[in-house]
Amino acid sequence: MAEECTTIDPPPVDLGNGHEARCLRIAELPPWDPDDRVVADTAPDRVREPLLSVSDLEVSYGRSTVVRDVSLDLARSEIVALVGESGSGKTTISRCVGGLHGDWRGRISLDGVELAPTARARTVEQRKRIQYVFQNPYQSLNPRRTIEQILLRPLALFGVARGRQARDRAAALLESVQLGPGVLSMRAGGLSGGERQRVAIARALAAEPDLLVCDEITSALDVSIQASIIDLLEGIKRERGISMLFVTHDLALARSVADRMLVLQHGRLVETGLTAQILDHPQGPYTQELISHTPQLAAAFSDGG
Ligand SMILES: Nc1ncnc2c1ncn2[C@@H]1O[C@H](COP(=O)(O)OP(=O)(O)OP(=O)(O)O)[C@@H](O)[C@H]1O
Repeated sequence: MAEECTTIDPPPVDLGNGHEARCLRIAELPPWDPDDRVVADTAPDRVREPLLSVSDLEVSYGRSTVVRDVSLDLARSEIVALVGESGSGKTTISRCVGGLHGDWRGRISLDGVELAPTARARTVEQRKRIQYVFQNPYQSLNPRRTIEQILLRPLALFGVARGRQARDRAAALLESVQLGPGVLSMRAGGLSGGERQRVAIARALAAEPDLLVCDEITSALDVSIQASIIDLLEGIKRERGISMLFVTHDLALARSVADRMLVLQHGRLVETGLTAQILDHPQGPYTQELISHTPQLAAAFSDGG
């Protein structure tokens, strides 16, 4: 579960690694009404022959239902941002797609083939095709393992390469995330946050996936590092044609990476469409409220943008 915020404009959360995460929780809005849902006609919700298709997803923790009625498609080579305030259900949806949370109802399919709820119950090929990059690289990488060990594991597990070939492949993966071969022998614990997140991305790419699920992958990093990670993702999409489900509460970030955007409020999709269309012409009050909390976007919007 991501850091929880319970107040309006909450203080930053200490991630315990010298960095802080900021969450956004906006003021109370009226209850969701299905008629309020806005689908921009510039981009249909459902695409023909989607890579990933989620239908009628519903997730509860105990008696509390936190995701309802969520349906979405993701095309090949498409980056779709899932945005919404803290607690709106972004991480929960992404964990269901990644098979990290198995207690859900609905249907998730990859290339039309229905997936089992948990990664463990999915085939190796299905696991290989969906890779997850976590928010906090200080937690997602074992600090005692060398980077070579970290990268060789998925290469072997998913049958991508072995032996000498695998070591060459590990060096090439590091190069693709702009880290030199000298990093291979270092332990994850000796790397900076930005370097660790590059290694985490390289580990995900080692599986040669079709879909990367990126859960707030820059929010534990310094602002100066965030831009370089985003450049990296754009390069990956361009060169490898990998699709991404990009979870973020940062609309400015969504604008710079995503083709399409899905806006989540209290576990329901309330506005969907092309990113630029939504950010320049938000229709729903919730999206307008979210934008007004993003200074880089709010100025353009209030100017009539
Ligand atoms: N393991 C859990 N047990 C109980 N409740 C949970 C659990 N994980 C998430 N929740 C609750 O589900 C709701 C959605 O949480 P989720 O982390 O998916 O939201 P989010 O939009 O990703 O938030 P954030 O931006 O803070 O990461 C929240 O109310 C959260 O408190």
